[in-house]
Amino acid sequence: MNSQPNNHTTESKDVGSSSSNSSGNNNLPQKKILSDSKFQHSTEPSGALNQVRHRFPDVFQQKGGSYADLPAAKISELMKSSSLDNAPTQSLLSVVNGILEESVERRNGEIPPRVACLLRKVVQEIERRISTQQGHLRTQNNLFKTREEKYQSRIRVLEALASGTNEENIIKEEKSAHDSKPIEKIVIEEKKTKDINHVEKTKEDEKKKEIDREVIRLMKEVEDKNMEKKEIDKEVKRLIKDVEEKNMEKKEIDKEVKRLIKEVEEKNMEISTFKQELEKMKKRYEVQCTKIENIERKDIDKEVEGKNMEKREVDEEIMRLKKEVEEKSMEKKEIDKEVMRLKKEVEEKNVEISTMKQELETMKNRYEEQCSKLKSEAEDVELELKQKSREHEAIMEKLRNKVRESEAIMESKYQKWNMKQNIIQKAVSFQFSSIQKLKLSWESIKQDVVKERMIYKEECNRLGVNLKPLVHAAENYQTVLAENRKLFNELQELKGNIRVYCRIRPFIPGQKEKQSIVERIGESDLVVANPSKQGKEALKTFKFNKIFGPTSTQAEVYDDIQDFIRSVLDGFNVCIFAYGQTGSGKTYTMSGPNGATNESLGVNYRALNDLFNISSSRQSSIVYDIGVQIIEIYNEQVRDLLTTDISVKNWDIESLSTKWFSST
Ligand SMILES: Nc1ncnc2c1ncn2[C@@H]1O[C@H](COP(=O)(O)OP(=O)(O)OP(=O)(O)O)[C@@H](O)[C@H]1O
Repeated sequence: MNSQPNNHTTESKDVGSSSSNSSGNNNLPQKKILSDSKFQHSTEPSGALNQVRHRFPDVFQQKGGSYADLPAAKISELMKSSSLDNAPTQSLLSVVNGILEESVERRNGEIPPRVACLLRKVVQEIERRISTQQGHLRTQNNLFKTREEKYQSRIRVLEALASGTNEENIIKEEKSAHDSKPIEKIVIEEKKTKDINHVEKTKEDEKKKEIDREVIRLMKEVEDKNMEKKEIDKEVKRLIKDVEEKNMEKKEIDKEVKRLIKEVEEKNMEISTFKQELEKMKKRYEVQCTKIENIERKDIDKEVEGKNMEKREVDEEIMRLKKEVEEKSMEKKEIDKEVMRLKKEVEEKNVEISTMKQELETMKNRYEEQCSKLKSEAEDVELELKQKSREHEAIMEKLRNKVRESEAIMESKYQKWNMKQNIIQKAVSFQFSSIQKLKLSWESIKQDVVKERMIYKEECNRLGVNLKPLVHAAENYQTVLAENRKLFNELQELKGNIRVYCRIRPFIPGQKEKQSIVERIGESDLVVANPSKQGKEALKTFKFNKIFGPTSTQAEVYDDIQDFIRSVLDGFNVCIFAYGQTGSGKTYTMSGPNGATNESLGVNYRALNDLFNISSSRQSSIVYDIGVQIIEIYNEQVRDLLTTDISVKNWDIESLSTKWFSST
């Protein structure tokens, strides 16, 4: 029993390998078709295959539906040939079904070894097909993945195309940004842009068509995939139906086994009742025997004969009954034996059924797992395909929108260009007319200019005539000026080369008001009272060129000095200095107070202003060099406040007078 299935396993492997070889060396699509045909109960089998497929039902019918009666040679021939490999799965399942039914119903669970080998072979073939199907599903899954990658690469290409259209649009927009160009250039550029736009439009149309074609192809592929998926679903449903049928059969077998057990129990009950009846008859017979012994002898003699007759009859009856009992006991033993055998068989069958149940259960589980896996994979693939198609549609929609947008932009640009062209044409015509006008006005201006030039010439001639006395006068101007200067300075000398002015400052705000010693302020004399002396000596009169009272302004003081500044520029030496005790107002008069305004500026600033003003007014005739020197005289020490040379910083009074007067 053990060696046979092993041999058959080897054979089945050979058959499996030969089938895979016959299905075309690693040619995937051919393999797929062959394996599919096995599971799909092919409706159009080809010649040899068709013959092989019909062998199973033929064998079954020839032997009146009994696999057990098949000759060993035929079974081994079946197993050796490639008929198992080429038979449809439904036939293989029906063979398994038939063998199981036969063993349960007709042979009481007994399966002949040959049929068992056939059964194992068929089951192995079914298992092999399931594993092949699993492999195919994996290959299909890989195919789906490769296709998905292909789709993704196509999507990327489409996206690149879409982004390309965007960039082109951007470039077009950039191009359209150059508006301020000469008119001719603009017209040429416009033509060029139109041509480029036309070419780009045709390119875009081609791209659009290509994308449409691509989308249609992708849709077709998706439809094909859906069809394939539907076929797989059908196959899965069919397999589920098969499994359900097998389950039903198994349930029926269980029912049959239960019925057989019930029958055996009924037989046992019958045997026990028969035993009880036999016991009762034995007891009755013993009672009769005792009765016969107790009857009187008289009656015995009389009745002996009758009784003997009866006894003989009874003996005969007993013998018969004994015989019957023996027969019954023999029968019982046989029944017992039969019951034992049946029990044993039932147990064996139960074990077999339980193993088969387990096998079926595992097969069912595996099958269900595969089914669920296939379902989930198919659902995933469907979802992915749906997702892809949605994405494709979205991308297409986007592309369409972009194309529409770019068309709208192009249209608006075209309209703008047209408007600009019109405006430019109008501007050009307007400029032409204005140029014409300008030409005319230029002609008239030209004539005017010629006229003006003539007039100007005449004027120039007239001016030349008029200028002659003026030139003569200008020639005498310098002599007149020199005479004037001389007269002015002579006047100054007459006024006095050395002039002494007196200025009386007012009381400083916040200073305690005291009695002034100035008794009287005149034009040029001043009376000062000396309270410590009496009489004539109490009042003393001082004379000056002019006296400025406490209410006098800076401008009034400078007004008397201003003429000396003009003398400086005429080449005379002038010295202005202030003299007085501390706090008498020297700095105020010469420079002005801190933060001085135009009104409160002192003599120095005003003199410098005049120097520069007069020199600039005379610059056409005289060039002046103006220098500044600031010195400090303190304790008969003279210090140059502007020089950085330490060696010449300190002078004595003598060197000061030499330097001062030599430089001036
Ligand atoms: N004419 C004036 N009107 C109003 N204020 C004056 C006038 N003269 C002098 N002062 C004020 O008197 C004060 C003393 O004047 P200033 O400093 O000019 O005296 P000074 O003779 O230069 O003194 P020092 O010899 O100490 O330098 C100052 O506050 C100055 O503003």
